[in-house]
Amino acid sequence: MLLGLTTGKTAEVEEIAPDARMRGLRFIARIHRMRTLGWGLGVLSIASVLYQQQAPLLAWIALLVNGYVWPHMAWLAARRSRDPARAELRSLVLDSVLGGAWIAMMQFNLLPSALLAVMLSVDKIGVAGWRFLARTAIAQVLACAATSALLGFPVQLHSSMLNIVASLPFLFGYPMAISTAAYALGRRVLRQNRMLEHLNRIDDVTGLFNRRHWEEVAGKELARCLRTRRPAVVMMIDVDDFKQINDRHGHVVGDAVLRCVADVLKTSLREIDTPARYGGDEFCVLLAETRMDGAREVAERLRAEVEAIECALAPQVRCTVSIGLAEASRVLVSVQDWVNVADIAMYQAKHHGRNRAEAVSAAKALRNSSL
Ligand SMILES: Nc1nc2c(ncn2[C@@H]2O[C@H](COP(=O)(O)OP(=O)(O)OP(=O)(O)O)[C@@H](O)[C@H]2O)c(=O)[nH]1
Repeated sequence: MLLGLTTGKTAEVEEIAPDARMRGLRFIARIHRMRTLGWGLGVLSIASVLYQQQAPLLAWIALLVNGYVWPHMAWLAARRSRDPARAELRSLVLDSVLGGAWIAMMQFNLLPSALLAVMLSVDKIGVAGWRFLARTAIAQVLACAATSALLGFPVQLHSSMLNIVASLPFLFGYPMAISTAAYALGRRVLRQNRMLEHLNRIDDVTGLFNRRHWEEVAGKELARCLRTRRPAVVMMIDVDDFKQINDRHGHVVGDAVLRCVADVLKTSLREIDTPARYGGDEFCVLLAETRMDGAREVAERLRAEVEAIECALAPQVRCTVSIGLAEASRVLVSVQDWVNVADIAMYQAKHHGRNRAEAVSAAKALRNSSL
């Protein structure tokens, strides 16, 4: 009697997170808690029937072992197994076998039997879906039929007031526990989805936003600028001769240099500006509420700070950047246009000797090219 509800999204999250065995055990620990609770409460219900039947001592011992020892044995078996998930599935099948046997032992006493059957089914669906339920149902029915045959097929469907009262803790306690577990799991999935969404927007080398997220932000900003006539500037920043840094010092140092440039962007810009890694050795920055004069000052400051970088991993490496600037303008139709104009300015800076910033007006760039 247990619940280990899972969903497709959780499974996905579990897939990508590290240390699968630990996570598997944590999941099985939740199942263990529910099994302990389910059998613990279910014992009362079954005991009320055994009491009425004046069952032999052996049946009482079997019930106590099943109710209070078996859940811990199943947990131990999962923890000691090399494949805890497989061990847990075996325990779930055994749960069904035991449940089937108890239903026959209770001579199909309606309320306790129905409770046991429903709860065991809920567990299976929650843990591994309908197909698994179908497989375990066969084991449950076979165990039930075999036990009933051993006892001579006795049937006593009537549930007394004692059976009803003894079933109440199970009837209320177990669904409450299921709801609590489902709620906690739902919240966890929500948290993990938010985290995934955040990670999807981050470049893993530099920790800056990635191009996809930046283009979304820049698209909204361009629309806002065109609507309100507020100023904004896009800055494209390319590391000069970065290929040589890679070739001379290796990609690990190359990555470290990219991180150093990213750190300059993270620390030197205002909160309302959005820096990102555009791709390769190219960065982009959206300078909100900024005119070209202000953007030139920011670009010059960034250029000087990058030139002064002393990368801890490779203090001897020096790097510079070429920066292109483009102000938002009515002639720009899309973010791609805006980036293209800033790119033209950046290549102009490269052409004029690198380690400098240049600006190009969108109207002029569009006139001179086929953007
Ligand atoms: N270390 C590292 N290198 C990268 C990464 N992404 C792209 N590169 C390398 O960055 C280099 C970019 O070189 P280019 O932009 O073509 O040329 P450049 O040497 O920077 O020369 P200019 O741009 O003309 O100054 C290429 O060698 C890419 O392989 C990365 O994530 N890490």
